[in-house]
Amino acid sequence: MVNRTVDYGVYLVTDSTPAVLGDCSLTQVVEAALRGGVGIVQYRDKNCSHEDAVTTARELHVLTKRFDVPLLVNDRVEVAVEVGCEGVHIGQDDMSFDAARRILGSEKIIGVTVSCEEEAIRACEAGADYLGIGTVFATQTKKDTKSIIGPSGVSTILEALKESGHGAVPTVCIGGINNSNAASVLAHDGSSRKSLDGLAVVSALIAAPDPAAAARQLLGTVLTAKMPQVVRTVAGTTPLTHNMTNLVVQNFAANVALAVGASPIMANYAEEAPDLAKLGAALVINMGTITPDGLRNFIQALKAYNDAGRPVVFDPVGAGATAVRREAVQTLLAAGHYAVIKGNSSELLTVHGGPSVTERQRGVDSTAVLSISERARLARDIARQHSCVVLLTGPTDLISDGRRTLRVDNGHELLGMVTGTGCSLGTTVSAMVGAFGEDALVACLAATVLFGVAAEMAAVRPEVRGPGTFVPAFIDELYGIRKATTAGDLQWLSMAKVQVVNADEK
Ligand SMILES: Cc1ncc(COP(=O)(O)OP(=O)(O)O)c(N)n1
Ligand SMILES: Cc1ncsc1CCOP(=O)(O)O
Repeated sequence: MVNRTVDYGVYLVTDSTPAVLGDCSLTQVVEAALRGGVGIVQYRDKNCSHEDAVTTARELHVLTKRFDVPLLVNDRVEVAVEVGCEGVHIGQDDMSFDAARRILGSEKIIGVTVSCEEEAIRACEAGADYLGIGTVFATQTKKDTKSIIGPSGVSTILEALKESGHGAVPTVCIGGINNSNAASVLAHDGSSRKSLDGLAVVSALIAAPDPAAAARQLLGTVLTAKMPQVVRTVAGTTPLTHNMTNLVVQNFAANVALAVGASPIMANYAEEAPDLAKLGAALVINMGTITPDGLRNFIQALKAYNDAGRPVVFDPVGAGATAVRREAVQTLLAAGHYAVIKGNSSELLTVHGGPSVTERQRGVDSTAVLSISERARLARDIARQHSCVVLLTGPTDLISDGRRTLRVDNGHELLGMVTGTGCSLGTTVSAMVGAFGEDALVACLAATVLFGVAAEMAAVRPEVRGPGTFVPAFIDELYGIRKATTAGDLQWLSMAKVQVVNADEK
């Protein structure tokens, strides 16, 4: 079993036949799909010689390594060995799992096709790294499919995996999936059934007129579908959120944490950090009311959480406003690693460094005027610079892990009229990242959309007449969404406005 984090969200399986690829270049199409956010690629060619397969796989491997994405080879274990790529995908009629594992060793990824419960459980028991469940819908791309299982067949297999204790094995489904049916394949009744980790597609990307745009759209659908899982995980595990935060927001942030199902502790004394990290907490470092003593405590706590491998959210409130804050930001960035850095444009311009930062920042409010594309690039660049997820807040929120960049257009202007909403979003992010460590980008997305949708719902309540009446309504809506989600009601999800963006676009 491999020990690497793989993003199975959008899984590209290649096809070099003219019927699917047309007269395009395979490497160019795969590169475009990678730019669109594909997280794993499988080279699948049923017809070419061993030599040609090795040549093409080598070309694809150069590309996938550039994007830090694994490349697998379909069926041909010997090609994978020669190329030294990250693994193989095998079907029920291909080389046995045990033989493939013996040849490849324990570090390589081996995925297995399954079309019924028995095959799925057997593959997990053998040690499959992930399962390709299908065929979901009849498809022109593969004509020799044994069974078309439909979304209900997928559900049956997922249920069986959970029941048999294999709920942690990643799963994708395959067969006839495209942008028009992806959401319905991923949607389920909201029960605690195991969720799919992603969708594997051939023609939806290889034959797309714009593979990058098609990949972005598919990724947006996959990420949106994962949000309820995050909300449910928080509700089901009550993660501890340790807040070293400012004087203004402590009570409000604690109430927001409780509303989303987390357990808040507001503790600014760093000696407590090792114990809290050991208890599985996530830490928020919020610079809102910075003092020399506070800074020392932040650094000590950051180290304790880094040592324990627990996530830290950095909220550099008012980062560029004063020389003291600018220096504190640099000190804190150099002191350790953050899972998430969250801030408005002005704050994140300071985090990023660069010219005229000070002129852009007044108090703790965002005064930086950047276009959406500039903000997307800023978030993406900081994410790469600090190997973290960046949440850049504003009327449109931007979220990036350096590879995938999203915009969220939920929220309401009343959020900006209440002090502490931004800081309590940081608290919520910490709860979500603490509970759903497998993908901090998805955790951040869930927190941001949850906030935005709850605000939209609260703002239209009849009793809400302004910021004062908005606050209790907002907390009630956060609580209501959590309760509805755990009960299987996902209506709020239809209000989510999430799009994957091209951060390279000028
Ligand atoms: C991710 C993924 N899932 C299933 C398959 C199908 O594999 P297989 O059953 O071996 O059929 P062929 O691809 O060999 O025609 C897959 N390739 N990828
Ligand atoms: C390889 C494979 N295995 C089951 S269906 C399939 C082909 C899927 O192709 P498409 O995504 O174009 O339907």
